[in-house]
Amino acid sequence: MSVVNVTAGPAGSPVLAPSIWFVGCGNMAGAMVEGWRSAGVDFSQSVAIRPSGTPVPGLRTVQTLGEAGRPPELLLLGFKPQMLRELAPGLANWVTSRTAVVSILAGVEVATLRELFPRAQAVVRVMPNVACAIRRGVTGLYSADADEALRTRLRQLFMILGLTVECTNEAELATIGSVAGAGPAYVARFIEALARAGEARGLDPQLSLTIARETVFGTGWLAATTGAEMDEIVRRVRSPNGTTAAGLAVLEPELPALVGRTIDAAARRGAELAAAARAIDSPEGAA
Ligand SMILES: NC(=O)C1=CN([C@@H]2O[C@H](COP(=O)(O)OP(=O)(O)OC[C@H]3O[C@@H](n4cnc5c(N)ncnc54)[C@H](O)[C@@H]3O)[C@@H](O)[C@H]2O)C=CC1
Ligand SMILES: O=C(O)[C@@H]1CCC=N1
Repeated sequence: MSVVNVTAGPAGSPVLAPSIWFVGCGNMAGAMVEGWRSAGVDFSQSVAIRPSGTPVPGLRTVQTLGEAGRPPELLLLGFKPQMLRELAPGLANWVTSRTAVVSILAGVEVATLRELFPRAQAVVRVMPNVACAIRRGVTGLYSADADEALRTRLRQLFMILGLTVECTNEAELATIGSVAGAGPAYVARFIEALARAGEARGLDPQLSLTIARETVFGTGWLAATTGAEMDEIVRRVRSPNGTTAAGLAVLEPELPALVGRTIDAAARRGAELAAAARAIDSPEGAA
C-alpha cells in the first residue's frame, strides 16, 4: 500500500478529465464531481447518464447510454452494488479495449467486474468518501491489470480530491472502505453524540452542535497540520486528575472495542455484497 499524496494540493492549472461516463451520479459520484469541478477540472468530454435526466451540474447529462456518444475512456460505475447484475450487460456493449471500468461499488470484486466486462482495457476499484466534495476525501485505488499510463492518470485525478492510497490487494481496499468510506457517517454520529451531551447539560442545541463539530474539526486539523501523535494530543489535554482524565476513564475502556465491532460489521457487510455480486443466483445477486 502506498500513499500517493497526503493532502490535496492547490488546484494548479486546469486538468482536462479523460472522457468519463458517470453511470449513477448520486451522493458519492456527485461528491467526486463536485470536488473535481471546484478544482477546475474540465469535464467537457464527460457525460452523466441518469434515467431521471436530472442534470448533474457541470456535466452534460443524458438519460440513456445511446445518447452518450463515443465509448468513454473511463466507465465510472456509481450506482448501488445491488444494481450491478442488472446494468452490466447493457453497459458492457459500450466497453471497448480502450475503456477502463472504474467501480466505486462497495464490496464488488475485480474478478466479478472482469467477468462482467471482459473486453475492458482494465478494471479499477476505487473506494472514496464523501469528503471528496471539499477535496479532503480519502480514496483507495486498486487494480490488478491497469498499465502505468492509466495508473498515472488515475493518480492525477484522485489526488485532486484528497488523500489517495494505492492498494496492493483488495483486502486493503475493503478495509479502507470500512474505515474511511463509511467513516464520515461514524464521525457524524460522534459529533452528534458530543452535541447531545452538551445539550443535556444546558447548551443551546444549535450552539452545542457547532461546538461539537468545531471540536472534532479543530482536533483533526491540529493533528493533520502538526503531525502530532494522538497520545501527544491526549497528553496536552489531560491534566493529572482533571476533568479530561475523568471523562477518558469512562470512554477509553469502551471505545476501541466499540469501534472495532463497528468496523468488523461494515467489513462483513462488504464481504456479503461481494458474494452477492459474485453469485448470480443468490437473492441479492439476482437483483
Ligand atoms: N455514499 C458513500 O459515502 C459511498 C458510496 N460508495 C459506493 O457508491 C455507490 C453509490 O452510492 P451512493 O452515491 O451513496 O448512492 P446514491 O443512491 O446516492 O447514488 C446512486 C445513483 O445511481 C442512480 N442510478 C440508479 N439506477 C441507475 C441506472 N440504471 N443508470 C444510471 N444511474 C442509476 C440513482 O438514481 C442514484 O442517483 C455504491 O455502490 C456505494 O457502495 C462508495 C464509497 C462511499
Ligand atoms: O454504505 C455503503 O455501503 C457505502 C460504502 C462506503 C460508504 N457507503
